[in-house]
Amino acid sequence: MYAVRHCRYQPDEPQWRDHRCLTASELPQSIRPWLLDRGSLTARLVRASGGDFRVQVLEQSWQRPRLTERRLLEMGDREQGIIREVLLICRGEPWVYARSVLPARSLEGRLRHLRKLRDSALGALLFSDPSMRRASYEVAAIDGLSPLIPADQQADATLWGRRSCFYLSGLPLMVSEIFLPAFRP
Ligand SMILES: C=C(O[C@@H]1C=C(C(=O)O)C=C[C@H]1O)C(=O)O
Repeated sequence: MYAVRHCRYQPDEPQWRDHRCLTASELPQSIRPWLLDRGSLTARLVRASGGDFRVQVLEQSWQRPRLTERRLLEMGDREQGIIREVLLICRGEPWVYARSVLPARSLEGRLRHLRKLRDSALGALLFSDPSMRRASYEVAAIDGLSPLIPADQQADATLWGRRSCFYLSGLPLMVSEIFLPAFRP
């Protein structure tokens, strides 16, 4: 892992950079308001799609998160968590691919119910929790043909993504979101 201009990245991952490290010209104006919005993306997509919104769960299973995810969540190299991958479908089109990492140690006590989350939106639970705190965003320009993106969503284009950690009663989890080619707010 390298420290570059106080931002961290790894060769085998997108170059996630703290958004404060990017100049205004580096972040397209069209996507900037969406990438840096501190509110619930779910709620904003519901509004933008006139309520024609649903969560399509692609995968939800216990796995060892990627190295940069473990580092961001301060997880040990052998620690596991629930990896949840979904498509956020608006007006019948996949606008966002989201990957969330819920460390095992965060899924105890009152957050235990997150283990059973199915096609209800994670955001609704996060933003309804009065203890919720959100760290700053890292953003990345991602190759649309990257294997990080589900095969049927890949495209020969540069896609913008963001990720951030949430803390509920101090317990961490992280959410990363990539805006797909069909994204047309
Ligand atoms: C964090 C949020 O939750 C959204 C819903 C997700 C899910 O249901 O898995 C994942 C990422 C988010 O886009 C949000 O609404 O901002």
